[in-house]
Amino acid sequence: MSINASEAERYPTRLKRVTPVMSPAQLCGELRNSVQVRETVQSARRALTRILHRHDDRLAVIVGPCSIHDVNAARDYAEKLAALRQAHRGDVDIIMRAYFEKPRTTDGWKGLLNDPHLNGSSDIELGLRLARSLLLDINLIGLPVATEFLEPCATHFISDLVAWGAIGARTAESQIHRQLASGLSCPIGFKNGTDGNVKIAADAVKSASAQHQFLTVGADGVFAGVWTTGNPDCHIVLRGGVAPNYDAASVADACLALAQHGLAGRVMIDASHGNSRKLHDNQLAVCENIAGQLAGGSQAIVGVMIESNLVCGRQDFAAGRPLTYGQSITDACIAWDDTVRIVERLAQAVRQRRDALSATTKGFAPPEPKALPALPI
Ligand SMILES: O=C[C@H](O)[C@H](O)COP(=O)(O)O
Ligand SMILES: C=C(OP(=O)(O)O)C(=O)O
Repeated sequence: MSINASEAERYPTRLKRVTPVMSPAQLCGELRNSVQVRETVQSARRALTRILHRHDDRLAVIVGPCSIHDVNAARDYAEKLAALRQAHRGDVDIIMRAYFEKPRTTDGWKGLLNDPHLNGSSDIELGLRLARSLLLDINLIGLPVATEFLEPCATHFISDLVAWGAIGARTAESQIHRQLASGLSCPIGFKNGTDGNVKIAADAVKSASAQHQFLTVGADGVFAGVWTTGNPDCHIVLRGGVAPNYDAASVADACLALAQHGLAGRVMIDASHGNSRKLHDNQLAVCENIAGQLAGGSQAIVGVMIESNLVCGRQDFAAGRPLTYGQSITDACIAWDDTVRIVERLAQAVRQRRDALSATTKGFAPPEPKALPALPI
């Protein structure tokens, strides 16, 4: 829909085009959640909550493509990952990264949700439909899903299908995203800033744990004032910055930043981004270091994030140029075989941590002995 002359007077800005989009309620009515899907999402949220509060000594592993641009390749990846999840479920809790929105440093492709044709045509309705149906399919095979919540308006279209959410390095300091996290039903990881500032993430965890009232758009597409309960299941994700921050000293610093807010020391470590210096193979060395910390008894590390795809590396895309199936078009990822090796190593490290801690008098211990709060449905 183009803006006509009289509308242009009402839009005294630089808008070029406005396209209506269905409401979240319409899309969720069209692509319905099912009993099996709800069970996958809710049991995964419960398990992650238990891991975060150390009532479960496993490690959360958020693994998958940097971004999804081809839903068929994502389904193939999910089939493999679902089997890996089953194989290691005693030691690690695997959740698939399914990222549909990409925050950019300056500009670039903003993800399947915003531009599913990869050509700037920005068919957002199609993007939302593809994202929601892929999430339904992945959950249906019993594999829970993680995503980044970037555009708050997009949240209602998919959040019922998400077991774990990220607020990225570029938005962790935003009040809007902290408010959003305070009302979401899944655990949320806040990344440290792109420069490595961890206080931003600790402040975000504190802020999102509190109740908020704010103006937003509801699931019916109508503006609303909402009151949230606060989210007790938020944590820091260490993703590196100008320097990596996956080592034991950085984990201790992050726990200190949390303690200054009276929050329990728990972190997830992102092996990619600033921690890999965007060189995908470096994720293996980062994970080896994390495995060493776990085997040594670190209880502060509750999760690991890995960027992985069917094919290693990344590719540029351009009109008319065929794409390699299963390879990232955003950040470089490790290949499937290396993914299997890393997961096996992390699972072994969790067993080593279990053995190391059971040999001590205290063992694996929740930092907060209080009962877990009931999860909202
Ligand atoms: O995870 C992906 C990227 O690191 C993120 O979207 C930023 O990418 P850019 O710096 O290439 O814009
Ligand atoms: C964009 C991402 O990470 P960060 O916010 O840490 O850059 C990501 O995980 O896809």
